[in-house]
Amino acid sequence: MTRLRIAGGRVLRPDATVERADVLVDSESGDIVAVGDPEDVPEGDETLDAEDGLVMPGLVNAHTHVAMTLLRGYADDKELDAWLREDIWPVEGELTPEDVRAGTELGLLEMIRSGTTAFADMYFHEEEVVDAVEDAGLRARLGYGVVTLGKDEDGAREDCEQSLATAREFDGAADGRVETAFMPHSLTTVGEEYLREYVPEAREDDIPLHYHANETTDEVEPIVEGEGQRPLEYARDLDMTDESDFVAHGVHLDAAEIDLLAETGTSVIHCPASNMKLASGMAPVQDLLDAGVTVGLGTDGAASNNDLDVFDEMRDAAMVGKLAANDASAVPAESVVRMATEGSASALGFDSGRIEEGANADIAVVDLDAAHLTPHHDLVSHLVYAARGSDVRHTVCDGAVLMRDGEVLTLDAEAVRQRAEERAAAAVERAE
Ligand SMILES: N[C@@H](CCSC[C@H]1O[C@@H](n2cnc3c(=O)[nH]cnc32)[C@H](O)[C@@H]1O)C(=O)O
Ligand SMILES: [Zn+2]
Repeated sequence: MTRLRIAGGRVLRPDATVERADVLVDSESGDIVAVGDPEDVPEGDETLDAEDGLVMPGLVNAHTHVAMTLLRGYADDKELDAWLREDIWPVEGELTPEDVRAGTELGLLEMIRSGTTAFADMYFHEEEVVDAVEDAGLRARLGYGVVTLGKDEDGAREDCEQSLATAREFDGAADGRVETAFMPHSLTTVGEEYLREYVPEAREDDIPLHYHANETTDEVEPIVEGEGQRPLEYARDLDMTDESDFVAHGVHLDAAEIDLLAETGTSVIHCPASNMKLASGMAPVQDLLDAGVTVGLGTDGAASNNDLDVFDEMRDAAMVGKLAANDASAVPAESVVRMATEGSASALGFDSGRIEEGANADIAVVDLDAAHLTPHHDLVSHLVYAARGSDVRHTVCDGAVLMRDGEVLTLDAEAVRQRAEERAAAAVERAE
């Protein structure tokens, strides 16, 4: 058994307290086996230096489209519908499997560098994402995004079948680090007849669902008018609000929908930067938390953010949460850290997001030895309001070191960046 000892640091515990402790990780099982006073923690075969650092759960980016890193900065300053139709979808139509691989690797590099150890991805050519995740060492829940809008019946069915096939084929890949979901893009871009037909198939195989919901008013209105129901009531009637399901955004929700989410155990992934950038609106995050809804945090794709840094996302969540509630005490730092760790992990069904014996050894060590993190009154406050992804010193996932002292070990950073640059330019040229 190979044991990794994360030594000399302060540790963020599940109750949001910080204590001086060492952490022992079993690199084979991928679990945390001990957390405690350095004298009580057994020796490791290998040591990771956490002195002047905060050992925290790896961040979990619970909603993204990883390969959209290729479209970072390609089209900005537009609202969702026009942005997707006029700019994003035409280029995405040109993306080859090799492009998706290159964009995914760029995204994984960025995630590892900024202390993210797990994520959920909705995209296409998902087999490339599976391979990239396997090699880079992260944990992920992956799925093929279905859009039936604008397709004929054969095309629409093919898309649904593809999503189910992807979910079935790759569940448990990468030594169990990859799990999957059936991913209809949204309640307006996938036709009701297809949801009625294919959701039961996913249920039969215990495949969870992930989709965009209640993101913009433009998306809510047609459902209210067409169905005479709020979008999540419509989703519930379609059996799309199971405890294992998680929806992205949840910006425009009424009180009954918030109750419905709490009662069914459906999780919401809050994406504050994307919601602000696309002017989608302000999600009622404090209301969701008060109702007992599981809330996770996501960056959404890099083209609407424009990075995959979950530290940025935490700050945005706290800021916009207060604005939305018109209350400076709403969405406090501790709630935000929980959202980005345990909340996201539990939405994705991973036993991660806690530095605790028995949990997955998915860990980030943040360097506290920095001007912008001085003094150390409250380290939970620092994680949300002052720290950045570039402060991360080490990243560990499933007991394996993915980044040591700022050097990513599982990807060739230079080659990844160069490939992404070339492939992004060529894809845009083809589309134009
Ligand atoms: N199979 C589909 C692809 C769906 S993947 C998921 C899609 O979500 C899109 N997307 C990215 N961000 C958002 C968002 O904020 N709301 C809705 N869709 C988004 C993204 O561009 C991607 O096309 C097809 O062939 O068109
Ligand atoms: Zn999205």
